[in-house]
Amino acid sequence: MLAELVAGALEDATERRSVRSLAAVEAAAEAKAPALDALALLAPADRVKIIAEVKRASPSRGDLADIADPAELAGLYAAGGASAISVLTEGRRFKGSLADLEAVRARVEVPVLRKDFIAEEYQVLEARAAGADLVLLIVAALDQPTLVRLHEFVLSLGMTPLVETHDAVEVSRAVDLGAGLIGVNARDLSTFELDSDLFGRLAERIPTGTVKIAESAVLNAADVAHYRAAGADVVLVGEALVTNGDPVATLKEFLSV
Ligand SMILES: O=C(O)c1ccccc1NCC(=O)[C@H](O)[C@H](O)COP(=O)(O)O
Repeated sequence: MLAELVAGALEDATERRSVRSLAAVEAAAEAKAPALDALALLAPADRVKIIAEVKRASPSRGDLADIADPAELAGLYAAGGASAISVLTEGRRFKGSLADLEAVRARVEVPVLRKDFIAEEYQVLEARAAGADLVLLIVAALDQPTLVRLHEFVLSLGMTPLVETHDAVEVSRAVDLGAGLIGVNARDLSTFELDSDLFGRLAERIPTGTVKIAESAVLNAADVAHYRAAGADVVLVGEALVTNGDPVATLKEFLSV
């Protein structure tokens, strides 16, 4: 499944590149206001922080929410206290787009993450041109030389890479990069199985000073508390926020743990 998602994302990027050249997207990225310092804004604090995700659908859950106005939803997330907004821009299975990200960027003042299956520089440039401050790099989707190259490239554009892992070997690959933000996704991206204890088992392998992010499998405040007790600085939440009906109240509850 992960290989299929990456291949699809690359095919779609190639299609977009035939309309908007690498040079054009480079120029658009250069013309953007500098990226926000997401590393500083997500730094460990005496309370948990939340990255709130704009998520219409997913391979594991199908359609989740009919989000007609992603910017409005992101505005509610920011009002509810989210420290950053994640926008799923993959179109085939998540029903997202770069236009969603651009709309969100125009509405909120907190950092915005491009959450997609990034495997080449063009996609990183697109993220910056759309106003993203953070870009997701999934360790399982990239060999180490490509991961190192893309990590450097994201940094060279002034953005922050969020390096996502799912096992001990991937965490050590992320640590070798010197990643400032390391995520542990409870969801196996190939089987969709969820393991909310995985973060706790891997957190001690992430060096002190690195921002530790627990991703997926948060349905209620107890799940946030579980991740916080296991050492999460930040929790990334999608489904619960788009299905609970009142994202502001849900975020306030999640942030009160
Ligand atoms: O969500 C999926 O089904 C999925 C499947 C394959 C690759 C990625 C997938 N999701 C991306 C994410 O990592 C989540 O959207 C994110 O961590 C939020 O998860 P949740 O709070 O469980 O919706």
